[in-house]
Amino acid sequence: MTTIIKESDAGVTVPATDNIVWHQHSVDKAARAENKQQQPCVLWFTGLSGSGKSTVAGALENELHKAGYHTYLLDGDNVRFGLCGDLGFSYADRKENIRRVGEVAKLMVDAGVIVLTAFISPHRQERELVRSLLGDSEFIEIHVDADLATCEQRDPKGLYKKARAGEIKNFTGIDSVYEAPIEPELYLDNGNNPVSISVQQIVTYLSQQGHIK
Ligand SMILES: Nc1ncnc2c1ncn2[C@@H]1O[C@H](COP(=O)(O)OS(=O)(=O)O)[C@@H](OP(=O)(O)O)[C@H]1O
Ligand SMILES: Nc1ncnc2c1ncn2[C@@H]1O[C@H](COP(=O)(O)OP(=O)(O)O)[C@@H](O)[C@H]1O
Repeated sequence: MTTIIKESDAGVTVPATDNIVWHQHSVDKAARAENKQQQPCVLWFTGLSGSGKSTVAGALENELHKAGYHTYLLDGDNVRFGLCGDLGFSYADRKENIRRVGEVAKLMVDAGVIVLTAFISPHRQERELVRSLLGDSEFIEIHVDADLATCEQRDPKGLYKKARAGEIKNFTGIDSVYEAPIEPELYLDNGNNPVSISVQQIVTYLSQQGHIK
């Protein structure tokens, strides 16, 4: 368990988990999932900027939503306006970004939701940390793959151009590392395939694994 040091009321520094006992409520994850007729999980989209994480996650969410499933999409850009608005792109900040999102996703899974997350999440260690927060088969890592040249050509926000010009530092794929998943639950060749194929691949997996009917 993560030990976070905080100031106690008496001004003494203690681990945040001291003197706190988990309360088991009677309405639990299984009961909530049963109501929703779905098996909650986190669909963790990871890939370079411009690989298509938001596009594929958004199109998938549309499909699931239309079919009546309860979903929520946590998107990197959006989360950085609020929950993670204090964080930048250093290693420590990206790590904290993913940790917070992982904890939020875990709460949403507990609420019975099918969660989609679209974060570059460039480090294996942080993705594995999120996996470890969740139960068996609740964390579905999806590598949205498109090579750097394709992402750079797409460049919908003009960020690669700025990174190449040295106006943005620590840009993933340029002067900051991206560690591709080794054994993701799903691999999407989203540099060559249309979005519809990527979405279909995920829908097929979700129904094979019993997350949706
Ligand atoms: N230095 C640097 N490196 C990478 N990306 C950058 C950077 N600065 C800004 N952006 C924009 O921020 C989006 C990535 O945020 P994430 O929260 O997904 O990043 S991370 O997971 O914490 O690495 C990313 O969005 P996507 O293009 O949707 O991936 C960029 O638009
Ligand atoms: N399979 C695809 N084929 C062609 N273009 C795509 C595909 N997937 C995404 N795109 C386009 O690539 C660009 C980047 O997609 P986006 O979803 O914003 O990527 P990310 O969230 O990974 O940064 C967008 O302009 C989007 O329309």
